[in-house]
Amino acid sequence: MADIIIKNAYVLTMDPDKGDIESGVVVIEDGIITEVGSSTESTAEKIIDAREGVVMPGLVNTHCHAGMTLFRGYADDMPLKEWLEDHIWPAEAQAGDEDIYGGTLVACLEMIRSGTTAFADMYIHMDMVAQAVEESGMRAALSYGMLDFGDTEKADAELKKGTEFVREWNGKADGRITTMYGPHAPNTCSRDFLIRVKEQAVRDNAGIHIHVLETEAELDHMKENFGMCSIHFLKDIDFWGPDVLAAHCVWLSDGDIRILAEHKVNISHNVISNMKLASGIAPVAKLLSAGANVTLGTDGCASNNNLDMFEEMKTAALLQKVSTMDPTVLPASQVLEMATVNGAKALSINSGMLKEGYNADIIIVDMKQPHLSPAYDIASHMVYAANGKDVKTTIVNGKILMEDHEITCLDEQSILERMKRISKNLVSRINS
Ligand SMILES: N[C@@H](CCSC[C@H]1O[C@@H](n2cnc3c(=O)[nH]cnc32)[C@H](O)[C@@H]1O)C(=O)O
Ligand SMILES: [Zn+2]
Repeated sequence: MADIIIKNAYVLTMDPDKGDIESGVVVIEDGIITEVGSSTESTAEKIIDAREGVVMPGLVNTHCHAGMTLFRGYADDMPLKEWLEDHIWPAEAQAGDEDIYGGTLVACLEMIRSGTTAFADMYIHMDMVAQAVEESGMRAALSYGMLDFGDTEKADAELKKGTEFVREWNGKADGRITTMYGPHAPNTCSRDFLIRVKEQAVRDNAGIHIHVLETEAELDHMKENFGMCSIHFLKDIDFWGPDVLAAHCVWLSDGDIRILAEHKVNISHNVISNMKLASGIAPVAKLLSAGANVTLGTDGCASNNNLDMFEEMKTAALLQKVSTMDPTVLPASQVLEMATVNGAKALSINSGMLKEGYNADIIIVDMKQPHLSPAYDIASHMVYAANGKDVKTTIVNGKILMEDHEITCLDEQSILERMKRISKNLVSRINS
């Protein structure tokens, strides 16, 4: 007896061996997809009739600071350096466990509602982030964000905290939580610190999540201090590999692109954050044609300002077309891969496809709506017409977290009430 059968759906499998199934079924048992096809002999505890719906893999957000929902709209319309140093960092210094716990729960609600089933996070108070993820039912690759600014005492303290977190939480929440090392960026972490982090990550068989070349200022800083850009600098210390998830990668030369592709680095393209902070336009079309694993991320809510991965997909497709003056780059099918298959690969999770043996991380999109009619090409609609509000059901690890737009895993009202209270108190502490 299976747990759930989803039937009468248009099944967007993202599996090259199976393609799309006009009217199909997906069978789920013990958190795993056991059947994908046009019919099944199985029976199940629960049947979901997904008539007029698209069933597809949940979206994977490969770069986030989930707790930054606390700072949504807190500091807009300024460049990264001012934003981070004059507003965000002083504000974060006032944030406590309860603030980050509450902010992360709001982020989980927002992601579940908009079809994200897994995300990669790099933040602070990570025990609270992990606790919120455990309660939400979501899947996440979590890292404590570390920076030392060349201060060896801070380096030791940060690496200790990062290591404790990696070892404490990896595999928790029924395997939904994995952990990574999170050195903030090449211009905020010293060379020695980055070498130590890489050694520790190899020792723990853990991935590394890092910001790279988001701004031209970082490129200038690295050239002035090391006579080379971040990509060559990190290559020099044997940093690169398929265990690395590099967010942004905006200011790249063609040689940098080749290095990233050759070392099978996972890249998280954060198009809306890059546009909002006027950081630049990442050479995504070139990275993809060089064979790099390019994925999509939202960054935090203070530089987006939401976590809607459907918006991220559409914006990524459109910006590359206009910036290259080539409407054929980043076709819908490729952008969908970035947000599912590629994202799952970057986080080393067995999701991103509706395929037997894969995690049952699945969303159902309601197609019975004017802006999704008619439905000639489903992939096109998912990228160019749909948005996060069209997701009506979200399943992670075979558990229904939202059904027909009703959140079933968390008490949404109390989470939103808590956010009102903690954000008010936080801002008054910041301003006192
Ligand atoms: N342990 C560190 C905290 C690092 S967490 C990750 C950091 O990345 C910051 N962050 C958020 N968005 C961005 C971005 O777009 N670029 C660079 N840093 C960001 C975020 O505000 C947070 O301070 C410390 O002592 O400050
Ligand atoms: Zn970031």
